Amino acid sequence: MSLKLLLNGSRGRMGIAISAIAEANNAEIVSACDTGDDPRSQIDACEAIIDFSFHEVTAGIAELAVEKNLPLVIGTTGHTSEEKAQILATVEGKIPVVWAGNYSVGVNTLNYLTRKAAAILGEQYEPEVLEMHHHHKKDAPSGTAERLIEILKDGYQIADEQVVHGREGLVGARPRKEIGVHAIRGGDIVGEHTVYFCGDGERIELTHRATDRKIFAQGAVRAAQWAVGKAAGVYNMEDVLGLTD
Ligand SMILES: NC(=O)C1=CN([C@@H]2O[C@H](COP(=O)(O)OP(=O)(O)OC[C@H]3O[C@@H](n4cnc5c(N)ncnc54)[C@H](OP(=O)(O)O)[C@@H]3O)[C@@H](O)[C@H]2O)C=CC1
Ligand SMILES: O=C(O)C1=N[C@H](C(=O)O)C[C@H](O)C1
Repeated sequence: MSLKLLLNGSRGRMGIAISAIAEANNAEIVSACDTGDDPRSQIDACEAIIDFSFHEVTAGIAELAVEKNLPLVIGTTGHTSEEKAQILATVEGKIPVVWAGNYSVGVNTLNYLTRKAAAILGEQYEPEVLEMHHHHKKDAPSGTAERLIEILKDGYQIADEQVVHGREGLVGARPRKEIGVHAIRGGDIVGEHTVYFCGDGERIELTHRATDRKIFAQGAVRAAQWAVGKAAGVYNMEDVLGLTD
């Protein structure tokens, strides 16, 4: 049976990618919404909501999902901490939500490998994160990089103020407890992420390169199908893929 979806952000790069793969992935876009559209107009015919739009928009979509008791997949990135808190307060304990900065199987495997590598390598190997995206991208660091930073902070017991975004000027020697984060923007790069573990005499680099947005689209539809019938809660794509150990 095909899953009936409300797709918010349907004319954007991700919306178009989701529409292209929907039918082959047992999903149907019943309601396609963009700026100015009323997401309520066909909501009663939908079984789940997928949001790939803009950070300011997600909180309202989350309210609608709760009101209609529908599972929600959040793909949008770039939320402020206030927006994140507002979305969480709206959905927690009410509906199943999958919320991930990256829905590809590859990046979620990178997340898993990063957690394992940090545990094996320990503090002798200094972590840095590099992300590269197309020139249209509005937020930095990427949602994917934010998740990688979370995993590294957890693994290395690093605090928020020890995460350094870019370096410039006389910054001094690198403290052992630090995560450097770097964002490149240009051209049509779909999305690339590298986690570096820099040691003394060797360096490990874990890289994911996206070459087609269908990987995010397929993952988001898979997440929506997974969320149907799940208990209320906020899940990520690692939960969907069973990569949580
Ligand atoms: N989690 C993941 O795996 C991935 C996440 N992303 C994230 O998804 C988001 C969208 O990316 P992308 O498709 O490239 O961006 P685009 O700019 O191409 O598309 C954004 C879409 O959102 C719509 N939109 C903007 N404001 C509203 C609004 N108020 N109500 C309804 N729709 C609105 C736009 O409509 P209009 O043009 O009419 O304004 C447009 O269709 C970004 O945050 C990006 O970082 C991207 C790829 C993968
Ligand atoms: O905006 C994009 O394009 C992408 N955004 C996501 C992110 O912020 O990590 C995922 C992917 O890298 C593409």
